[in-house]
Amino acid sequence: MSVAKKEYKRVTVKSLIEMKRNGERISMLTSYDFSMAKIVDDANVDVILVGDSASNVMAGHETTLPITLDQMIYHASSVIRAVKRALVVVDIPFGSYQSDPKEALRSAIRIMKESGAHAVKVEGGMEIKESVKRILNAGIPVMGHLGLTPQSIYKFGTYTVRAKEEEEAQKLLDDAKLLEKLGCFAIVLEKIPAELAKKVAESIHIPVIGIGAGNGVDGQVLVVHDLLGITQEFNPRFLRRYMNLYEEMGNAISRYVVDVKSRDFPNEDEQY
Ligand SMILES: Nc1nc(=O)c2c([nH]1)NC[C@@H]1CN(c3ccc(C(=O)N[C@@H](CCC(=O)O)C(=O)O)cc3)CN21
Ligand SMILES: CC(C)C(=O)C(=O)O
Ligand SMILES: [Mg+2]
Repeated sequence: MSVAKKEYKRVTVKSLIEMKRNGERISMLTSYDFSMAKIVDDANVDVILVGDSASNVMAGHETTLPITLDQMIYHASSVIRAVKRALVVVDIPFGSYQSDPKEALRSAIRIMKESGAHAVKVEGGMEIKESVKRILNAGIPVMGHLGLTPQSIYKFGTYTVRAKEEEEAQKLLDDAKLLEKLGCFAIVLEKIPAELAKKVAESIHIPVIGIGAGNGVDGQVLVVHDLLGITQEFNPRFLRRYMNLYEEMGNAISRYVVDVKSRDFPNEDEQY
């Protein structure tokens, strides 16, 4: 008996640029492990980000700064084993690319070689120009990330909206154009005014993926645990919650506890 096999056409950096040209919006979500990545990929999400937000969501740290390159590679290789269709992008963690371009390239190569990921993401513009160049020269696709860049949280002290002033807005636009010129295949814009994000998206030919950047960009990204309502304390205005999984999972687990205590579980069919 033959089982109908689902046909997958893999998402590539080229197909994302084509999607922008055709006006088709790009969907992107995070994943940090095999089981979640399988669900996300099977639901036809175009891009899966192995975000350094794993530092918060998986490890319980307050910021993204503590997560290590080895830990990112562990998450990324778990995700890669589940994915058949999506493009998998991995955040290079804090401290693994800022020192110098050679360190940046070494880190990017380790991610590609040891996890099997398809691309890397780095935070910043002008400041990391030489590192981005190096990584691109090795044939590794790079996604940029501007606006609210969580790896530099201590420079700002808060997670407030970025680039509200004209000077900052101009620098962000210049950085976006620079990243495009260097050869990045896409850029994430985080928590900036919608009007500015739209202007950036219209000024460059590579896709702009927003998080808290309004509806005038080429795609959207969220942390999957936020949209499923697994995280509870994270409540920025840009988040749309589709479920309250924290509550639903809690209810299921409570029922299990009750069944064990009452000796209802396991029953005669659930034993050997
Ligand atoms: N669960 C989770 N989701 C994320 O989107 C995420 C992480 N973790 N960790 C890494 C970064 C940090 N990001 C953040 C963090 C805070 C806000 C934010 O808007 N925080 C406050 C407002 C703070 C302020 O205005 O001073 C909020 O409204 O919740 C946005 C993005 C996005 N990333
Ligand atoms: C929020 C997205 C863009 C990110 O960088 C992450 O999840 O680490
Ligand atoms: Mg990140």
